[in-house]
Amino acid sequence: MQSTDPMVRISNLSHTYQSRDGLVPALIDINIEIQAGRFVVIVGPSGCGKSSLLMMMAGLLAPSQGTILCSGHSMTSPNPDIAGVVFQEASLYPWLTALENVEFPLSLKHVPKKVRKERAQELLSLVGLQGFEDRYPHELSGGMKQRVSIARGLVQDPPLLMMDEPFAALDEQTRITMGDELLSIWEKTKKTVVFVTHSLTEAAYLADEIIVMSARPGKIIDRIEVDLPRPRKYEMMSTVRFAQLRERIWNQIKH
Ligand SMILES: Nc1ncnc2c1ncn2[C@@H]1O[C@H](COP(=O)(O)OP(=O)(O)OP(=O)(O)O)[C@@H](O)[C@H]1O
Repeated sequence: MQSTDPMVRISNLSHTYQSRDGLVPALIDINIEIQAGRFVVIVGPSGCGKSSLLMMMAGLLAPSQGTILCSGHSMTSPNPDIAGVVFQEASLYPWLTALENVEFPLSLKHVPKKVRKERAQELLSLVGLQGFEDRYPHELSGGMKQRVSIARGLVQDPPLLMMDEPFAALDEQTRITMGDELLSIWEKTKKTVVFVTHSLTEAAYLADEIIVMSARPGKIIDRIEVDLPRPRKYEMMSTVRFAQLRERIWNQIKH
C-alpha cells in the first residue's frame, strides 16, 4: 500500500442473502474510500445492511459482488493484524481473566508469554483498566467488558478498528463516557475507525465523516463531513450545528 492509498477501498459492492423464502437483496453498489486515521460512522435505518457491510469489511462474510481492500489487503477472511473488530456484545471468554482475554489472540500466534502479557497490560492501561487485569468478565461492568473488547481488538496493533454498535447495550451515561474514551484512544493510537450505530447523536459526536444509508436494499445516500471542532465536548450536543447535522441525517432516514 502506498502512503496516498486509502486505508479502506470498497468498490462496486453488492450483497444478496439467499434465505429459505428467496433472495434478500441487502446492499447495492456500495463504493467507499476511507483515508488513514479517519473516524467514519455508518448510520441508516434498521435492516439497511450496516452490520453486513461491517462483517464484509472484517472478512467475516463474502460479498456477492465487488471488492474490499483494507490497508491494501483483500479481506477474504478475518485478519486481526489488519482489522480489530468489536461487537455489541463483548464476547469475552468467561473462563479467562481480562488480561488473558486480551492476550488470547497473541497466544494463537505463539507470541512468548512475557511479551504478550506486557502487550496486554499496555492495552488494558490504554483503555483505563489498570488494576483490573485479574478480574473475570462476570466481575466487570458492561462498559468495562467493552473496554476489554477494545483492548483485545487493538492487541495486534491493526491499523483499522471496526465497531458494530459497541455501546448500544450500555446505559446512556456509560455510553457517553465510552464515546469520549474511544475518541481519546483514537487520538492516541491514530487508528482508522469504522463505527456502526443507530444513534444520530453518537454519529455526530464521534465522526469525522458520516455515511448515511437508505432502507434495505442499502445504498449510500449521503456522506457528511462533520465540521465540529475537536476535542469534542458534551456541550456541543446542544449547539445549532449539532442539531443541523442530526436533522440532515434524520430527514433522509425517517421514511
Ligand atoms: N443470514 C441472512 N439471511 C437472510 N437475510 C439476512 C441475513 N442476515 C441479514 N439479513 C437481512 O439483510 C438485511 C441487512 O441486515 P443487517 O443486519 O446487515 O442490517 P443492519 O442495518 O445492521 O440492521 P440493524 O440496524 O437492525 O442491526 C436485513 O433485512 C436482514 O433481515
